[in-house]
Amino acid sequence: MPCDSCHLLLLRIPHPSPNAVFPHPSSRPPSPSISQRQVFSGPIVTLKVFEDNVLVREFLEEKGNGRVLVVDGGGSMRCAILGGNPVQQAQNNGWAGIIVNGCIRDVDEINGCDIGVRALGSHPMKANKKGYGEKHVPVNIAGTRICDGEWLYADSDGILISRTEISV
Ligand SMILES: O=C([O-])CC(=O)C(=O)O
Ligand SMILES: [Mg+2]
Repeated sequence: MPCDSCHLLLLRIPHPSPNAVFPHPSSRPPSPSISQRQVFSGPIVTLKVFEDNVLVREFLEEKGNGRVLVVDGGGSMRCAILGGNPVQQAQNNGWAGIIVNGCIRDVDEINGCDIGVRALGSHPMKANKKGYGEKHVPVNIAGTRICDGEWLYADSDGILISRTEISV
């Protein structure tokens, strides 16, 4: 993982067991790896939602072109804003990865997908379907501001955000 760029913001990643549900997520970045792909990177698309996954699904129905969807779900641990169906679709549509500041479900299905997925934990309940949320807005996850169009690099050590593309 690169670490010498002056444009680098660092998300520090603790080492929880996979799929662990943390006591309180607000100060933690999404960290357990919940898919077989550990290493992924790409230009970022941001999305801010709260306990609603309509916009998440809408994005992942688009062609991914190697992008990474960063979903700030407000750290909610009360339902899952990403499930197996959209992850499968994202994989087929060429998304490189999905970061969720919140919970996912269908962990076994997601584990079978070849796309990077990180989340705070898992939850069995599905999210609301009202379609509320904001696309392409700056988000703040675990103290790191992340903007649409920045670049994300994830590997087993953690997640880096860069304002520009960096060579890896
Ligand atoms: O239905 C949902 O909202 C979540 C889900 O399980 C899926 O998309 O696979
Ligand atoms: Mg499902």
